[in-house]
Amino acid sequence: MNTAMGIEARFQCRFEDFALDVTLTLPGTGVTALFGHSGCGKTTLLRCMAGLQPAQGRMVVNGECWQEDDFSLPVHRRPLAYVFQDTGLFPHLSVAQNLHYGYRRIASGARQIDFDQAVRWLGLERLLDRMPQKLSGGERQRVAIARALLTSPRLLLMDEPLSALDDASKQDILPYLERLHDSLSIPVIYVSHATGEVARLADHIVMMAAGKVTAQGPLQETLARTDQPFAGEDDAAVIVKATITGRDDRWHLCLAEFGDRQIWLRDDPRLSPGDPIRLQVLARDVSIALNRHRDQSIQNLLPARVEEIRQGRQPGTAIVRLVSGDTPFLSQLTSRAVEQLALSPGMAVWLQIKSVAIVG
Ligand SMILES: Nc1ncnc2c1ncn2[C@@H]1O[C@H](COP(=O)(O)OP(=O)(O)OP(=O)(O)O)[C@@H](O)[C@H]1O
Repeated sequence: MNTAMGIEARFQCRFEDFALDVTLTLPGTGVTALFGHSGCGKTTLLRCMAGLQPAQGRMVVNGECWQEDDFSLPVHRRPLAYVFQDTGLFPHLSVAQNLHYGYRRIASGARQIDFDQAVRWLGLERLLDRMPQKLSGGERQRVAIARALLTSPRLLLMDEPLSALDDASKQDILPYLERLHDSLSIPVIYVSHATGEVARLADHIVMMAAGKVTAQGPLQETLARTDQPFAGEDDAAVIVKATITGRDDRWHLCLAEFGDRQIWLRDDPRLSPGDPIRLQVLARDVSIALNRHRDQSIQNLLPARVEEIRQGRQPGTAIVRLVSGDTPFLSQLTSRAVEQLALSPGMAVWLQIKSVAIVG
């Protein structure tokens, strides 16, 4: 990757019971999800990037060096914004005043996002005169994100920005984050352990465990790797990028196409033909058949080829990677099923997909 157009981050730091040792090369635009279990070091890594956590290493963002050898830009000189669970707004200032607070400090020639644009992106038009204590949790977080953007950062760090919100508020705010994803030209690093959020927002993913990177790369490809620890977990899933192509009103279903494959989904009135969507297919919802049985209830049967079979994390389990057209899938099976079907790499099979979630 051309470092002028990406992020290079290498950090080492140590606490009493924990050591972080990571090397990352990330794209210079789009959303990178930092994903991993609680305590694996995601926040520590963001703090290193922000210069809040002293660490040995190097940090270069789209050609600008923030840290190298003995040189380290202090926190307040790093042009980044940091949004976390509870990014406190100033309680005595209205929404508009909160937004102006950071905006005013940026010279007008250096502003990359203008006030009205941020207000529009985060849907704050009708909230500008309100005081923070009269906002819902989701609204407060939208204001916090707009305020962060108005400082014209060159990197946006988001540490579980939705984790303090209830499910309904999360669902309300996600479309705004998606819109940001489509409009922002700066890179965003988004920490989450919610697979749905990652599936919906990220282009790129970094998986971490015990202070180390276990896998990194484009989202779709990386999630479908059998050698990353997540593949063996209960919520392991792949992402399929598809387009809505039709609808069956009688059965309340809609049809999505990816490559030359088609898949039926539960109808959603917000979808129209031509809409691009992201589907999340859990590995535990994918089973394998040798023949195309029509006498079973699963609607989605796709021809596929077995690519790889690995032992799962639990004894007696296996993870199978398959490809249908060009799209990879994972299937979690019992080792017994693998043996009974005599599965082996290269074999032509049928994928049975029990359920699919639309995540974006
Ligand atoms: N200042 C500190 N001093 C000592 N140990 C620390 C310090 N900060 C973090 N740790 C430890 O480092 C490890 C990584 O913490 P970190 O907060 O980075 O994890 P995380 O992946 O962000 O977790 P979560 O998802 O729960 O927020 C944890 O074991 C934590 O207890």
